[in-house]
Amino acid sequence: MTPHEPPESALYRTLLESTRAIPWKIDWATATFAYIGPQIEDLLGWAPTSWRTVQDWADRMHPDDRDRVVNFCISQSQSGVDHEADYRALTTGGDYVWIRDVVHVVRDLQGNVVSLVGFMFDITERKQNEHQLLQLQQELQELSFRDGLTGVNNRRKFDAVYEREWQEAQRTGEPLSLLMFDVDFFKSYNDQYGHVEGDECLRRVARALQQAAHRPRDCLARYGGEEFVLLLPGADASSARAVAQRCMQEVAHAGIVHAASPLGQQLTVSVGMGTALPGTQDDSKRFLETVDRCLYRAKHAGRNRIEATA
Ligand SMILES: Nc1nc2c(ncn2[C@@H]2O[C@H](COP(=O)(O)OP(=O)(O)OP(=O)(O)O)[C@@H](O)[C@H]2O)c(=O)[nH]1
Repeated sequence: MTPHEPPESALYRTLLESTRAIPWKIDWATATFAYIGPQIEDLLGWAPTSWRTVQDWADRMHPDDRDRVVNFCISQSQSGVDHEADYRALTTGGDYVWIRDVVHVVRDLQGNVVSLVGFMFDITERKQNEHQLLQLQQELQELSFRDGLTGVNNRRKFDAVYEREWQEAQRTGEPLSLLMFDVDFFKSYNDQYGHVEGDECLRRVARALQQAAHRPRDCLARYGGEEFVLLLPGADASSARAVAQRCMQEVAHAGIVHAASPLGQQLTVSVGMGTALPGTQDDSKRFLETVDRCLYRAKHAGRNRIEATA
């Protein structure tokens, strides 16, 4: 108790200064701190006496938060509206602590703002949890678009990217090429080496195809069991053919032995290929079917080859 402090005032002070929330008061006319709880020193390291003006408060805020928070708090206070703001406050050690400031605007009988009183809460832990949750959500979303076996995009992701790129090609008038791959004689590969080796084989094929796709917008996906697709936005027929040839070379370089293949000792793939210049009336599904028919032709013409749309 300070010398002339009445007992209940001392009680309030004890209550205020023993909470984890940090109380403060700002005199509106002078924009100076009339009071800040001593707990602030434990949290941020700055002594209560060093909190003199509103500028001290703003200066000890993360630069990325400062304008947003200061402008918001000033405009809310001017309008006499109670408010809350989250921001990172600087510690004397140079770190930042997430604070939630809960502000009550005190007005006189005429409605003029007299002072601001509030509490600062340390919400660092909550923010860290939020951040972790957000990261987890992103990882989950990322996983939901990946094929579990090979790690490349899955069919769901491909469908979404394909529709988006189709519309983009319609808008820009750029070509859109599509390659479809099917592993040759894969059933006999499984029969010969077993499903575990078969799975490993699909992973190696996926890696090989991925190596042949160089541009950032190229999208490789596992389309079905032993089928892959590679979408090549912006690629015309001749660049698509070059990529298709590179894919076959990469698969050959992977050197996957397939002793039972009637085509030799190595695993091969068949490729269907198409290039579209999608007009507004054109149908994306029809183009997929056309390329799928090319793949079918490649299979029936003997496999280990590329067949393209006319
Ligand atoms: N190991 C493994 N095998 C798979 C997977 N998905 C599909 N398959 C197998 O892939 C084989 C595909 O066989 P088919 O469609 O008859 O074709 P193929 O033997 O490759 O013959 P062609 O395509 O005509 O050259 C089937 O035996 C499927 O069981 C998978 O995830 N792992």
